Amino acid sequence: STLVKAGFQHIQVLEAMGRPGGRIYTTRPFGQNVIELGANWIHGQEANPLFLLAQERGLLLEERGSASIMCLPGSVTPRDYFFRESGRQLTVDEVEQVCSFFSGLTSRAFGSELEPRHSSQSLGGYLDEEFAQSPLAASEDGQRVFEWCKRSECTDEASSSLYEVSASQLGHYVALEGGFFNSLGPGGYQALADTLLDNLQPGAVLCDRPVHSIHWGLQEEKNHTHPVRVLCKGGQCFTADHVIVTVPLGFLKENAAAMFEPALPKSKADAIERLGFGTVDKIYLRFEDRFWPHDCAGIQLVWDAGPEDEEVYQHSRSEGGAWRDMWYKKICGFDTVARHPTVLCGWITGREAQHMESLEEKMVGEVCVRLLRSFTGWSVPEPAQVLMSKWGSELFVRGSYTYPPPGVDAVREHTALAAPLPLPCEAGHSQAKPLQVLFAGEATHVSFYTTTHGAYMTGIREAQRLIDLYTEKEPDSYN
Ligand SMILES: Cc1cc2nc3c(=O)[nH]c(=O)nc-3n(C[C@H](O)[C@H](O)[C@H](O)COP(=O)(O)OP(=O)(O)OC[C@H]3O[C@@H](n4cnc5c(N)ncnc54)[C@H](O)[C@@H]3O)c2cc1C
Repeated sequence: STLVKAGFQHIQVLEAMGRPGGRIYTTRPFGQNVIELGANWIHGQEANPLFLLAQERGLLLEERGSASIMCLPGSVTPRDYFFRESGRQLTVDEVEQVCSFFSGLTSRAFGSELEPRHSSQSLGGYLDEEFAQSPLAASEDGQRVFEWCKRSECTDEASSSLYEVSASQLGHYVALEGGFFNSLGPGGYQALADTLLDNLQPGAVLCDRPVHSIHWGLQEEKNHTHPVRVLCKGGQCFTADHVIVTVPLGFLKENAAAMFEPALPKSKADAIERLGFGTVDKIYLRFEDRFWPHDCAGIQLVWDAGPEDEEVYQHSRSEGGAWRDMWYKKICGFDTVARHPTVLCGWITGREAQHMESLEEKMVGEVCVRLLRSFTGWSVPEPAQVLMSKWGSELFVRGSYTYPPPGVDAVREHTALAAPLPLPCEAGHSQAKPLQVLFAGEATHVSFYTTTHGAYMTGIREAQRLIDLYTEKEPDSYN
């Protein structure tokens, strides 16, 4: 859209799936109201271009300020029901104290306020160390709720465990101010994605066109009029002056080595390997009738020994595949869903989520009902419908979003991933045409990775690089 507005012509979008949107995936399996299998909220309002776009196009829910459309950082509300494995419900006070303590600790990590001794620690390690010094750690309930908080935080980090996320590198992520999670109206997230296609020529987006390989650095003297050739799986071939690659980091991890000819430079291949890309899945359960109390916003599962207890986590790493039998322990809980009064949404992350994807939906539904019954003691009926996302097995994504593992210099790696080809040092040696292959997508943003607005801004960043090239404008920094 930015390129079209700047007068660029002959733009072709090649999308592997049968629909445009990628990790924005709005569906209507339970009637006319939308269910989001991918992105759900716009994170923050201040200086968030997607929030502004949604506002401009009238796509936000109208009841601004309503709790159903917006939630605040670290918000576990008094309307969340927390149950221990024994079936005992925890008091709001008990849960609140631990959750706000936890939220204070993560805020210090995200605010780059950690002490130097935490710099090489995992987020899990840092949190454990700090929590051990708190009086809240003296109570069994406190410890168990703290484990739940870590498990829940894995959904923000898309990681198998917080022991696999760097504590200090989170400080490079920037959370935008304003309503934290803003919801979209009846068209869901897809309506917002569609506005981005508005300016394109009919036929500019070709779906079901998986790109097989990208050949760059083609030389003019060998009769190549364009420096890049893109081959699709079906055999279709496109030549181009410039290609912007926006495939997810998960796809690159699996395919980059065979996808580029010549191969990607080492700095980029290293970035693909070093940055983390984990899975977050949702499990939607639709019931004929609501069985939970009217004021209940979510049913949270507090295990006696959950997968984010350090001992359980360390043991699961050494015991081989036994964690698979306990995959359901990674489900944080089941939240109620806006505009669906009889639907619950469960959240699960990491390798356990990937394992769940291999199971039948019916079986996953049965396990969820068993959990709900045993934790709450309520009479829980069988669900009428079960629907789960499968981001880990989705061939063209292979996960949900990016995170920084311990020991990784996240800024360096995001920057290396974003660098266009040929790299300046290579371009200097040969007479290669500049900006042949450019890279966008959430994983290429230094401070807004994981988000839709991050992905959007990287698209504009790369379009601007091309615009600057043809207007011979001195490039700004492209962050
Ligand atoms: C469960 C879940 C919940 C989320 N919740 C939120 C949220 O609430 N708020 C938020 O801001 N973000 C959220 N996100 C993250 C957000 O969805 C992503 O960061 C963002 O959509 C990524 O956009 P992208 O353009 O980088 O990648 P994608 O949207 O993944 O687009 C990449 C595209 O490349 C295509 N592709 C891959 N390989 C090929 C190939 N070989 N040839 C052609 N095309 C190919 C893919 O099919 C895909 O359409 C969530 C993500 C998930 C999975």
